[in-house]
Amino acid sequence: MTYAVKELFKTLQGEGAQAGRAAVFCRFAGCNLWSGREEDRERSICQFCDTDFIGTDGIGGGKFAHAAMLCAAIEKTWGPETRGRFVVFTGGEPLLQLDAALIEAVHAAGFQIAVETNGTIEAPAGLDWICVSPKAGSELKQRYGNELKLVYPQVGADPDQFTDLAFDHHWLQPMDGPRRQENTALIAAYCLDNPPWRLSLQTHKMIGIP
Ligand SMILES: C[S@@+](CC[C@H](N)C(=O)[O-])C[C@H]1O[C@@H](n2cnc3c(N)ncnc32)[C@H](O)[C@@H]1O
Ligand SMILES: Nc1nc2[nH]cc(C(=O)O)c2c(=O)[nH]1
Ligand code: SF4
Ligand SMILES: [Mg+2]
Repeated sequence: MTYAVKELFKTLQGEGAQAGRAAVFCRFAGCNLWSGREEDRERSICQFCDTDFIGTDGIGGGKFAHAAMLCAAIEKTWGPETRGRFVVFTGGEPLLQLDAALIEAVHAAGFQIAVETNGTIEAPAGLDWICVSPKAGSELKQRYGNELKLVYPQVGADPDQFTDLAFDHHWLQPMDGPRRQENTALIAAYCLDNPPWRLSLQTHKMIGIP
């Protein structure tokens, strides 16, 4: 299996319950809910994406012909430190590419494995942390995990629809864009009245790291 990776970099996880933790981010190219092209955004299922996931031309990106090769690049990006090894597979949609061979290889290298997924594809076995971020207009197939992180507001994806799903954490994350500040205030009000839900801020954007 050849993996197409947009970018590979080390930073702090900015969002959700693992926020503040050092991680290698492996951003796979491609998504099933948007082509990634601006001219397609308005007619795509997911219209608010904040990420460039087209191609393999980002920092540390490329095509990796085997799991062992991508794993070696992840290890190199992390560095020699053996404590707290953590890799976040994201994208684009990581579950289009993440497979058992890659999971086995990075586990053998001592990493805990997290995914950031839109939930339209069932997660493979063996992941250590599953973050699902449902998108209005798509079918949610991955209905359990460690955290559910709903970008808010979305017409057609009310928090109510997800409150009872089997996740340890339920987050509302302000939709970034021209209305980010209003969206944040809406979430603050919502969480005050709906205690299962908590506010997730994109802290990496606040401090200017990737
Ligand atoms: C770029 S996505 C990639 C992973 C996967 N495709 C997904 O949607 O979960 C990573 C995270 O960023 C969130 N996100 C994307 N665009 C956003 C925006 N404009 N504002 C806030 N969060 C956003 C997604 O919901 C997801 O939780
Ligand atoms: N620092 C940082 N944290 C993140 N958490 C989820 C991200 C993503 O794009 O999947 C992300 C990201 O792009 N950067
Ligand atoms: S599903 Fe995720 S990667 Fe795909 S367009 Fe939406 S936010 Fe971006
Ligand atoms: Mg991001």
